[in-house]
Amino acid sequence: MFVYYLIALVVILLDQLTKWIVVTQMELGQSIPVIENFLYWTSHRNQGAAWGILQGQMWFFYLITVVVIGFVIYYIQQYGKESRLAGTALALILAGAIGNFIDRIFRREVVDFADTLIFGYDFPIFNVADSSLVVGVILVMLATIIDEQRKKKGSLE
Ligand SMILES: CCC[C@@H]1OC(=O)[C@@H](C)C[C@H](C)CCCCC(=O)CCC[C@@H](CC)/C=C/C=C(\COC)CC[C@@H](O)[C@@H](O)C[C@H](O)CNC1=O
Repeated sequence: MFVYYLIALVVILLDQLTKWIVVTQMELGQSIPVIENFLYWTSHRNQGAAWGILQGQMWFFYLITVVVIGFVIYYIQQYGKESRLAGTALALILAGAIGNFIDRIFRREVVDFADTLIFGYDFPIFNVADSSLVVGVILVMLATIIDEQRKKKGSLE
């Protein structure tokens, strides 16, 4: 069980380290090509959620984030033992939520830097915490599907 909180801690440290580098080593708006026409490291800030929705609604974000963290910890305790995939997925969501929560509390905005052109030209700039959230959500869906299949197979046997 403890291993999931360790995973979350490592992702949070990576998230905060990358954000610290962006804040201390780059000017706002500065963009460094990592892979030309594909991936740029751009210093960006967002006072909202994905796609900049709900700009400045910090109390709403605090509320949602605390609820997300509460649910995730509850489900890690519930399913962490029986499913490593579910536990890891939940740990990634926990890390992402906490990573952006730290920014929202101390900076009152979220630091973003991952600027890609693969998803079409207007894909918003994101950060390690967002990626961890998105991967975690996808893995939770995967773990649920696998669990359903296992239950179905079990009931047929
Ligand atoms: C990823 C959730 C966003 C993250 O939610 C959080 O913090 C959680 C813990 C708290 C939110 C207040 C609640 C979730 C709102 C739901 C939401 O937003 C719909 C998400 C759809 C998702 C499909 C799964 C798309 C993905 C998009 C992006 C991520 O691409 C990898 C672009 C990220 C850029 O707009 C970047 O500027 C965002 C900035 O970093 C602040 N980040 C947040 O608000």
